[in-house]
Amino acid sequence: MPSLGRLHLITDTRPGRDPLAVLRAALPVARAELVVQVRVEDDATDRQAYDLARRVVALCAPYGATCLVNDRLHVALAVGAEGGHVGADDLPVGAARRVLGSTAVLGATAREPGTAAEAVAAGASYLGVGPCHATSTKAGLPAPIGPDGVRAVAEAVDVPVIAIGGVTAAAVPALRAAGAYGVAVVGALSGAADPGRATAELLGALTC
Ligand SMILES: Cc1ncc(COP(=O)(O)OP(=O)(O)O)c(N)n1
Ligand SMILES: Cc1ncsc1CCOP(=O)(O)O
Ligand SMILES: [Mg+2]
Repeated sequence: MPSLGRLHLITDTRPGRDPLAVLRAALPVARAELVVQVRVEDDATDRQAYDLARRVVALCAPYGATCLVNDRLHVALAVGAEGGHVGADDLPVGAARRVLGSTAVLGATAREPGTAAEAVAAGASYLGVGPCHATSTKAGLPAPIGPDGVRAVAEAVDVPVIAIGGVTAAAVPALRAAGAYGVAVVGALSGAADPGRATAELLGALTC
């Protein structure tokens, strides 16, 4: 399995956002360090998810970037994505692994060491850990765990930890020092005036 990219761009499909424009700006900067997670709103149809994921796979390929699909693993399989990401409301990790197969990239959400270790034992190849900081992108989340919460999980597992939730370039050094391998962002790229430049800033913080 190729090594996982450190910068995870999660598509922002809220009204008024243009996830493919953000992706086109990020790809030439981050290239194979970019993992694009296709995440659509809960009320989006499978067809909408499929159409977006198909386009993301095609855009990623020339750059060696990785495409994952959030929640909807049948869409991941249908478009030939490298894998998917599941959380507490999705298929259990073991079931997701059976759906995707042994070589796929499979991310699982975890907030604390016990569930993190269980997810890895069940077949997760990386963990999305957070929310690290306050975010306005997703409602109903528990309190942020901060770098200390990331550290607790990172010390308990031997797979890459991807910190998520309110992540900015300025937040990256503390998350890396806590053991995060990479970060996943929505707003830091989708809301940036210059997403290419914001990608370079995030990447610089991740790889220095
Ligand atoms: C990298 C990463 N980490 C965590 C999540 C959250 O997944 P989940 O808890 O299933 O919530 P939804 O994103 O499905 O609303 C993620 N998507 N990516
Ligand atoms: C999907 C998800 N899960 C935990 S935080 C989050 C959203 C992260 O978005 P942002 O990078 O804008 O805080
Ligand atoms: Mg989910």
